[in-house]
Amino acid sequence: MPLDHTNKTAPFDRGYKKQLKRFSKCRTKESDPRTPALFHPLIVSNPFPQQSYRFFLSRYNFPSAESRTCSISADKLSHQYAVATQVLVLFLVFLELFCMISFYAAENMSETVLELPVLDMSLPLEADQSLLAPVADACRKWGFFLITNHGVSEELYSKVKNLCKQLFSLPPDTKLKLGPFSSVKSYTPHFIASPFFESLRVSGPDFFSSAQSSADVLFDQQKQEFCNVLEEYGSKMADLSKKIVQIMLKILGEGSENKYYESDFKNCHGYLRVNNYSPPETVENQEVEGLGQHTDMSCITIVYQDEIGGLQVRSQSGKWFDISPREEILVVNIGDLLQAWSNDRLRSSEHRVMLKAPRNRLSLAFFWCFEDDKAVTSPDEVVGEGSVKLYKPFRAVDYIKFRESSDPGKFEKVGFTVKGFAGINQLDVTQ
Ligand SMILES: O=C(O)CCC(=O)C(=O)O
Ligand SMILES: [Fe+2]
Repeated sequence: MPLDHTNKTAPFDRGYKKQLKRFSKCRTKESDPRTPALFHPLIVSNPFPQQSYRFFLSRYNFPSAESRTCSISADKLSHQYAVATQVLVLFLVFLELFCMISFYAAENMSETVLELPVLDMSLPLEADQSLLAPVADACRKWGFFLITNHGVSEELYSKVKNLCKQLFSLPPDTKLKLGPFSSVKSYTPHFIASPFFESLRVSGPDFFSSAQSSADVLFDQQKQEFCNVLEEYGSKMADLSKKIVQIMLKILGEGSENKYYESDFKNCHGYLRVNNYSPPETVENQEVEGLGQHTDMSCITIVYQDEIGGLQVRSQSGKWFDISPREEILVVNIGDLLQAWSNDRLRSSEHRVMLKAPRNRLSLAFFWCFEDDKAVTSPDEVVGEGSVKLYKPFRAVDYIKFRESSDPGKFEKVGFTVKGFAGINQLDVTQ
């Protein structure tokens, strides 16, 4: 139906032409208060009814054809605007679709790699607290962050890696002399944690003698070098761990490092696990799990992964993200004991290792733990006013036993977490 207020016989007027020009210029920006007509639900949901043009015209101060005499046909005019609006609406719909598709594609491609903050370990502990803000966020959200300037030289890494390569290339029978049925028990063979995973444990505080008890069984030569190198690496990791724990305490509250380090963390001890992953050839067609989903039982863990990569962390919503290897950078993650001690203010998140290439992968995981007898309980001040304690007090060693009592190596067993062990069921408390 044509607009009902036009005078089709009136002569064309110059002022009117100007108004038209103004009208056509003023429809570009969303911020322009006049523009929303294009986005107006009335037009978008019902784009072409005549009433909309009336609204459209009045909104742009288009003089009413009743009050102006003009020769232009309002019918024609409304038809032109109908077509223009139709084209614009279609264009906007396509633009939106295009944006949605590219956003979705970009999200799915980039979402698998996680960018974590990097903490410079050469900074003094007293450094500005604001420098810790990104690390604090990452500890709450991911339970993972990265460190640089950690004081371990490339030279030491290349020595450790060479010795470990030699160790894992020994015949299975030799390595099994240190296996679960031996007296030393430092070697975990294939098919315990996964068919593609084996590891050797070297425990502190005397890393030299722990390395020696394995080296005596494994090597004829190089015993001394093996013990020296692993002792050096173990002590460097222990020093780093002490500093990282102090930083974690600082994150929980300025001054907490002075308040709680001596009382709760000074007897912590560490052990190193050298992990070797040997993927099957079929890995080229389909990636395989090198180490299943698990949380660490430690307070903190420091991980070196070689250039192959494959370490992944699980988000709170259950999505897996890659933590890519970077030169001279180590990965730090919060373990279950610190999660419980901090009353969940620091997160111990599930992680795993996925093998994607047919190449051996080597990693060094250093676990820093409470002493066995430590009663793990979160101080009131750390829990914070207005929050409730989420864990019953427990002995560190009892949690370790609880985890080890699961089928050997079943890291992924659901429910075998510190929450399952000592978590207070808040429903029970409130009932
Ligand atoms: O191999 C890695 O990168 C991580 C190993 C790990 O998570 C562990 O040993 O607990
Ligand atoms: Fe782990």
